[in-house]
Amino acid sequence: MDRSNKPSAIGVSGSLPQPSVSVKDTTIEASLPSGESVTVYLYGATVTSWKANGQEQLFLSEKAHLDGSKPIRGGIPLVFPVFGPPPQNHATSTLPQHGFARNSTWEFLGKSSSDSGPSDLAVKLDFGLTHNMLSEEFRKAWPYEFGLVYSVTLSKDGLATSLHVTNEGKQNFEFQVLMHTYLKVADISDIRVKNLESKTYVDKVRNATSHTEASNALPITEEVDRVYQDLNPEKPIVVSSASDGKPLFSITREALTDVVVWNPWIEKAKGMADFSPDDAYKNMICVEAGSVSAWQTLEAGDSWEGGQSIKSRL
Ligand SMILES: O=P(O)(O)OC[C@H]1O[C@@H](O)[C@H](O)[C@@H](O)[C@@H]1O
Repeated sequence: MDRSNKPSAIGVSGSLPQPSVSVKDTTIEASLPSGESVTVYLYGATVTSWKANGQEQLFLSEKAHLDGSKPIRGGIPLVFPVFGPPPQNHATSTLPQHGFARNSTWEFLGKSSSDSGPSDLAVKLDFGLTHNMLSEEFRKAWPYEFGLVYSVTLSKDGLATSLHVTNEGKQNFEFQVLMHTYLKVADISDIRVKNLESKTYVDKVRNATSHTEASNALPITEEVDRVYQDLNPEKPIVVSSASDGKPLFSITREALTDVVVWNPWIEKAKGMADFSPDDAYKNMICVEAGSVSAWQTLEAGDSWEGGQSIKSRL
């Protein structure tokens, strides 16, 4: 029977263009119809490229190892369950620097997209890592039953990364976490890092001594390796241009109250075999959102979630 008020079929031309996701052997790439894109290696679930406003936003060393033989130098390596060299007499003591997440192969769990309108079209890629996916060496070094789900969300607005940690075992465990983001900049001498003023930081270049940040617009003029603590995650860390005062990046966080600011400068850059070219320290600044100045304790069955959201060239 014909309905007099039958709705007309929605033509193909009326549907919104959708994000595209391509799953390859070692990488997942996603892009939005508006041109933004992201590439994630299964090795480390490392984001190696984020393009927005027609430009690459992340620094990736020309000599970064992309074959799973070494953590990737650039992009966003994920640090878990320990930041830096592990302390002695701790459950993480025999793990490598920055833990095992960045040097383990993750599983792609799938994509989801929200399409409530062309302006807030977003695509989310989920990656998983569990105890039984680790190498034997890492399983022995950190014998806890855990589940990690790392989500990378690309929108027109920016890039968000978040980590969900679950304790699937019977024992409590402690962890630290950090999103080691290498931001690409045209000229480090033009960069200022804002919203760190009056915050306490541990200066790893000065024997891990504690200081209070005096600058409201921190220039980078030498090796910098600082752990800023107790920040309000909602207050963005802004990387701006000194010449015109314009913000280049703005980073807000959830449940991540520490921020590491790192630039290896001349000698350290030369000393890293996978850092290239030697003077590329001029084209990067790491602003790393994390929870690293203390340990998060996760009781059996519990879970924790934290993340960052980066906007570029606001
Ligand atoms: O060379 P890696 O292990 O990738 O670490 C790079 C840097 O990572 C930073 O997060 C640390 O604060 C630095 O001390 C460290 O040098």
